[in-house]
Parts: sequence; structure tokens; C-alpha cells
Amino acid sequence: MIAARRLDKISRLMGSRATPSAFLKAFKLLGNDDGDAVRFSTYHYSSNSNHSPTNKVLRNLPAHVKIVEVGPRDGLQNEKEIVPTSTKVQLIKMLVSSGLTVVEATSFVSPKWVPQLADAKDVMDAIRNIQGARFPVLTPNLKGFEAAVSAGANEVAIFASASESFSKSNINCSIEDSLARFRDVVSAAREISLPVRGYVSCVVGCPVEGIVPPSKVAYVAKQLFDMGCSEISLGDTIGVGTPGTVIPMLENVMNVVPIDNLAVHFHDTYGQALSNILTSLQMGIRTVDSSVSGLGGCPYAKGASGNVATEDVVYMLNGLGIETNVDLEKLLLAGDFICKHLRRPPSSKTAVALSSKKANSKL
Ligand SMILES: CC(C)(COP(=O)([O-])OP(=O)([O-])OC[C@H]1O[C@@H](n2cnc3c(N)ncnc32)[C@H](O)[C@@H]1OP(=O)([O-])[O-])[C@@H](O)C(=O)NCCC(=O)NCCSC(=O)C[C@@](C)(O)CC(=O)[O-]
Repeated sequence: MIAARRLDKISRLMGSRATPSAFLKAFKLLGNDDGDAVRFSTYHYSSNSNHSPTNKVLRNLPAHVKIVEVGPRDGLQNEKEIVPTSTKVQLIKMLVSSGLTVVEATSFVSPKWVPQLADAKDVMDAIRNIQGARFPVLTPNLKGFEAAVSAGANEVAIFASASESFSKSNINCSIEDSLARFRDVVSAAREISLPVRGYVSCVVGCPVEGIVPPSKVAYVAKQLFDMGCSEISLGDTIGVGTPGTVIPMLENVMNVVPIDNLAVHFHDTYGQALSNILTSLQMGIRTVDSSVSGLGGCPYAKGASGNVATEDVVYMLNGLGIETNVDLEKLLLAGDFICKHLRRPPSSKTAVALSSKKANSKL
């Protein structure tokens, strides 16, 4: 009976085109009678050569996407209650063990501005020996850079804004002054061959100024690239973008910065992040930032919700047959772990779907 239901489900999924081997593969992937979200996410027609997508939109997608996990930094920086260092470290360990290879660990910023990350040095000390991942940290100025290097950081990130008002509220200086500071940081980093990532915030909208012109984003992105940043991450800080605004923004930036050096960073305030990511991938982007369990929000962007959840990004990429090397089940455990500490339910759509499925199966 169970097998018959599985076969029926697979037939419905695969239609009349199923070959015996494709059928067997789907059978193994779907696993138990109900299947589950994790298994469904890894099933896609292109996993079988007989069902390669003929659709040219899908064919243009990359084979592999690099995920930059920003949960321990962007995800936690806005939490009012101080999270113990040991919890942050355990979270980082779980994220790495899920297969994530870039985990933004913390920020070397003023503890008066971001009290949650005042333990940056202790976090770095505790993760020093974790193998298999890189741990970039945010450094707003030379003071932060020097502290980060002494704490063992081997990759840093600077963060500019395409909006003058946001630059002032986030780092207390104008865009031009920030770029001058960042030049000092980048040249110090180059002296010791440390890679520097550059963020541009407010690439679509600003909490104060509203719409941000794509030309402004391109200007700041080019400045960061020209000064020596190896990767420029384009942040929709308040999550207002849709493909309708993200496409022109990316087109403008791609005219001045090579696409291989670009990443996207979407907050999910209006539920648009996944569609913006898919659009970005279709335009050639290969690096995506996300935060476990959708944690996050910027202390200087009131009302902005968290980053897109890494679990949901992995679910979508799995479904598209795009490799991330991330184990979704282990990632879900990391999300569950940090949400328990924050005393809130996991908020990725994938975790919510799985937990309601489990609850129903107990009825
Ligand atoms: C940039 C500053 C420091 C300027 O802050 P300031 O007050 O203008 O700086 P200052 O130079 O006048 O120094 C004031 C005090 O801060 C200290 N200080 C100065 N620098 C540091 C440092 N690096 N580390 C530790 N302490 C520092 C300095 O020593 C001094 O200490 P005091 O004499 O008062 O005791 C401050 O505005 C700051 O720390 N801002 C960080 C804000 C932040 O982290 N925001 C969240 C980042 S998220 C983001 O930007 C968006 C992103 C990246 O996620 C992408 C997206 O979503 O779009």
C-alpha cells in the first residue's frame, strides 16, 4: 500500500516521461511514504539526463552558488538581549558542519554602536581552529581592522552605503568620508594580503531617502572595486526591492564591476528575497548572502526585517539542481538551535513547513 502510494506520487511528479532509471532515482530521493521537504527540495527534473530542462531560462542558471552565511553577524547584531559568546560559537560550528564555507563571524565596530558584537575578539579566539570555512568580519575603520587582525581575522569586510542619510546613521559619516576611511583599510589589508569584501547598503531603497538611483549604487560599487575589494555585496538593507527594481540596479552595477566580483544580499521585509535572488542568478550572479533562520535586521534601518533565510535559499537552489554543498537537515538544526536560544520559533519557510508537517503526523 505504502509503495503503491509512493509510486503514484512519483508518477504524478514525473509524468509520462519517466524512464525506469529516472523512476528509481526519484523513488530513492523521495524516500518515505510522505517524502519530506528536504527530499523534495533535492528532487528536480534536471537530476535525470532524460529530463534536462529545455527551458533556456533554467539552462542559464549556474551549476554552483556560493552562499555567504551572515547569521552570526548580520543576524545577531540587532538582537537586544546579549547572546552568550559560547552560543555564537556553537552556532558558527553548526553552520560550518552543515557545509557552509563562508560564515561572517562578527564585527569589529564600536561596542557603543552595536553592543551585541562587543565580544568580537572572544568569538574569533574560539573559532580559530575550526577548519573548512572562512570567517570574514566587518571593520568600519582602521581601528576595527587592526583589532580584527590581532584577533586572527584573515578576511575583512567594509561597508559603505548608496544613501547619504543611511551612511550617516550607520557609520556616522558621509559616503565620501567613508570611502576615504575604507581606502586606508583596504591598503592596510593589501599590505598583508588580506582579502576585503565591500558592502553597498541601500541598493534599492533607503529608510530615510526612499528610492535610491541605480547610478548611485554603481558609483559606490565601482569605488569599492577600484580601491581593491575582491567582492562587492549589494545589500537591499530594508528589503524593498522586487525584480522590477533589482534588474536595473544590477544592470547599472554590472556595467562598472565584473559580474564575477558581485554578490547579492537581500532582506526579506516584503517577501521578495527569493524572487530577487532567482532574478540575480539569471543575470549571472554566483554569490548569495543569507542568514540562518532569516535572522537579522539593521539597528539603523528601523522596520527592516531579517535577511533571506539560508534554509529557504538552499531549498530553492536544491530544487533548481544548483550545488551549494550544504546539508539542509544540518542547517535546519543550526536554525533550530539559535531560535531556541532566542526563545522564538524558527522562521524560515522550510523549517515552518517541516514542523507543521511533523505536528500533523502526530495527530
Ligand atoms: C564607524 C563607527 C566606529 C564611527 O563611530 P564614531 O562615534 O563616529 O567614531 P569615533 O571615531 O568618533 O569613535 C567613537 C568611539 O568609538 C571607538 N571606536 C571607533 N571605531 C571603533 C572600532 N572599530 N571598534 C571599537 N571601537 C571603536 C573610539 O575609540 C571611540 O571610543 P571612546 O573614546 O568614545 O571610548 C561607528 O559608527 C560604528 O561602529 N558603526 C557600526 C555600525 C554597524 O555595525 N552597523 C551595522 C552594520 S550592517 C550594515 O551596514 C549593512 C550590511 C553590511 O549588513 C548590508 C546590508 O544589509 O545592506
